[in-house]
Amino acid sequence: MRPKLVVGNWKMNGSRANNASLLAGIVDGLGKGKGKAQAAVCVPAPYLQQCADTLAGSELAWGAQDVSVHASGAYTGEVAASMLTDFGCRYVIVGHSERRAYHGETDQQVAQKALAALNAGLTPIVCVGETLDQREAGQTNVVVNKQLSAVLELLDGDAATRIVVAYEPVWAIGTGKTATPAMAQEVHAELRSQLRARSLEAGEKVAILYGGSMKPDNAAELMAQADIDGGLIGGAALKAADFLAIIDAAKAAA
Ligand SMILES: O=C[C@H](O)COP(=O)(O)O
Repeated sequence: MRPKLVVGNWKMNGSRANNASLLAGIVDGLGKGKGKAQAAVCVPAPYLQQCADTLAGSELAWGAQDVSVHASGAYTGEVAASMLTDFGCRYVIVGHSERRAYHGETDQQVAQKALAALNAGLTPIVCVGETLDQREAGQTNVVVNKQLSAVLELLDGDAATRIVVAYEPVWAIGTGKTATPAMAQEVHAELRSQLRARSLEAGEKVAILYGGSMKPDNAAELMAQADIDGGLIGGAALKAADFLAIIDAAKAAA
C-alpha cells in the first residue's frame, strides 16, 4: 500500500506574518489525531528560508512550485534545483497547468524540469490534466498520457519510480467544480497503467495525487479510490483547519 501524501500548493499567496501562523497551525495539528499521512507545502521561493527555519525537524516537508531546466548560469529570474535543495526542499511542482497556460511550458520543458529536480535529489510533482474542451472532445486520456510520456521518456533506469504525479483537471482548479471520485479514479487508473507499462516498480511505487477543488468535504471520498494516493491542494491549503482536515481524510483512507 502506498503512503498517502497531501501537498499544499500556496501558489502566489502569503506574507511572512501569515505564513508564520499558517505553518504553526499545520505543524501543531499534524501531531494530533490517529493514522499516518505525509504532508508538505510548496511555497513561493522567497519563503523557502522561512520554511527551513520553522519546519526543520517537524513532520511537514516543504518544496517549491517551479524549477529551472538549467543547473546554473545566465538565466535571470530562474531558480536552480540545487538552490532548492540548499533550502531543504524535498519537493518541487513541475508542469502545473498555470505554468503551462501562462508561461507556455511545453511537455518537453516539463520533462526537463522533472529531470533537473531528480538530478538534484528532489522529488518532482509532475502535474498533468486536460482542459474542459479536451474532456468534452473525449481526449482526456490522450492528453494526460502524452504529458506523462514526455517525462517518462526522459528518465533513465529507476528514476521513474522517484516521481510523484498529480492529476489536475484544468476545469476543476479553483472553480469549485471537482471531478467526481469515479471520474478521477478512471484517469488515475489510466496513469497507473502507463506507469506500470514503464516498470512494475513504477506502477507500484509512484503516488498519484488528485488536485482541483479538493476540500474537507470531498477529500475522503476522493482518497478512498484505489489509485488516488493523496491530494495537491490549492485554496484549501491556505487555512490550517481545512488543510488539516484533508490530511485527516488521507490518514483515514491510508
Ligand atoms: O495545485 C493545486 C491545484 O491547482 C488545485 O487548486 P484548488 O485546490 O484551488 O482548486
